[in-house]
Amino acid sequence: MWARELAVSAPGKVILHGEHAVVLGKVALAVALDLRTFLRLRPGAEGRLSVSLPGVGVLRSWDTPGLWALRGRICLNSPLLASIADFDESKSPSVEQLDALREFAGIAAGASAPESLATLAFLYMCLAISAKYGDVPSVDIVVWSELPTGAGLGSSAAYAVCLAAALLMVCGAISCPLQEGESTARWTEEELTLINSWAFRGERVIHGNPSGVDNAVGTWALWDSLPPVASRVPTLRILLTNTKVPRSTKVLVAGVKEKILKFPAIMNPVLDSIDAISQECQSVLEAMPANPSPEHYPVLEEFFDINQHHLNVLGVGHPSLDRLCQVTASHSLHSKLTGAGGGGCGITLLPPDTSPLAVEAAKQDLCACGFECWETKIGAPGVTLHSCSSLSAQVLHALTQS
Ligand SMILES: Nc1ncnc2c1ncn2[C@@H]1O[C@H](COP(=O)(O)OP(=O)(O)OP(=O)(O)O)[C@@H](O)[C@H]1O
Ligand SMILES: C[C@@](O)(CCO)CC(=O)[O-]
Ligand SMILES: [Mg+2]
Repeated sequence: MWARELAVSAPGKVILHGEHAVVLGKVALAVALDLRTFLRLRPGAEGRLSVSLPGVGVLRSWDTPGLWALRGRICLNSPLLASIADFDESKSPSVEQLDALREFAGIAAGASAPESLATLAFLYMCLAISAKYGDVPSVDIVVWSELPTGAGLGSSAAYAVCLAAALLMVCGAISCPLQEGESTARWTEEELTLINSWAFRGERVIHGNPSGVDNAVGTWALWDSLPPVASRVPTLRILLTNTKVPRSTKVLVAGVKEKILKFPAIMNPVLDSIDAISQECQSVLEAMPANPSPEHYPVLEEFFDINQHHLNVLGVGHPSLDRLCQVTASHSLHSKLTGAGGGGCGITLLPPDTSPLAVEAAKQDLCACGFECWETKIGAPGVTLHSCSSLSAQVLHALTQS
């Protein structure tokens, strides 16, 4: 039985360099964004598990005996499916497991709509975590996000990190670190490692073949291979633009893989060059003083331009992103896509000597294209547990209306 009402949040991310290449083991520069996904957890009706995902239009509720019976059937009927009980965090969700869950939830085979993937990831994590750590108690879960869904800012990972933390906590696999009277708390390093590994499995349901960079940023706030950079990155000013062109990370990652298999001699050098950009960019950021002056920026701007061309070569560009780059170039600003590309978001570097008028004019031109843009603060805490009373009125309202 779960008796408390609490909230969990996790940040989205911005990738400066290394998207797609990181799936193939190259370096990525990624940092947390001050836009978050929030999950509210509260005791539910006895014997029921409910989930509301207003961002993707999901409102579902299941009898827990039915869910545990499904878990038993999956485990007993097929040796292929036995691994859901004999659980190991490093294993992928199997095709058979996902098919059984789809059938149970009434999701058509091959359905890749946001609501189908979000429901599938929820059911998968719920059953797999409960198989390993004990039944998920009767709770109502609501997940709402400040992040645009499917726009390159790590919304899938923030969702998976919140689910992993909440489900592991209600099953007793990790502690509930928030003492009465406290507003926020974080888990221990060991618990964060467990949250991250389960979030990665959730990402696999949504993405197919994720690198793990997005869920690591959602958990720890930095991509842990690059701790020195994160302390410097907050000094960069970035304009974030959402082209609002929908796309799927899963499809784009699969497309890049296909291209590399088709033209390895042509594509592998491109990936090596992206890797070199990430590493050179890291060196430049490390060499910058705490308050960088304008002369440090031209090289960062060139890296944006070169990488944007490379990402086009990988096949993850889009006319809307070309437009974004052209519009900002007309204001002498440099941009690249961020995340999986194919639409979604782009980032524009704002050197310290950029006049507020130029930023305002660029924003107006971008909005005139139908895009949405805002200046971002890069750098935010990783997965966090909150008392509901400490949430802002806007977040609380969004979580209680659902
Ligand atoms: N707030 C949310 N509630 C429920 N599901 C969500 C939410 N946000 C994202 N998702 C799930 O994540 C999917 C989008 O993931 P996808 O990886 O394609 O985009 P992204 O994570 O926003 O971008 P990127 O991976 O490039 O950073 C949606 O289809 C949905 O299944
Ligand atoms: C495109 C990609 O590199 C970043 C998506 O945010 C995919 C991944 O790392 O899993
Ligand atoms: Mg994603």
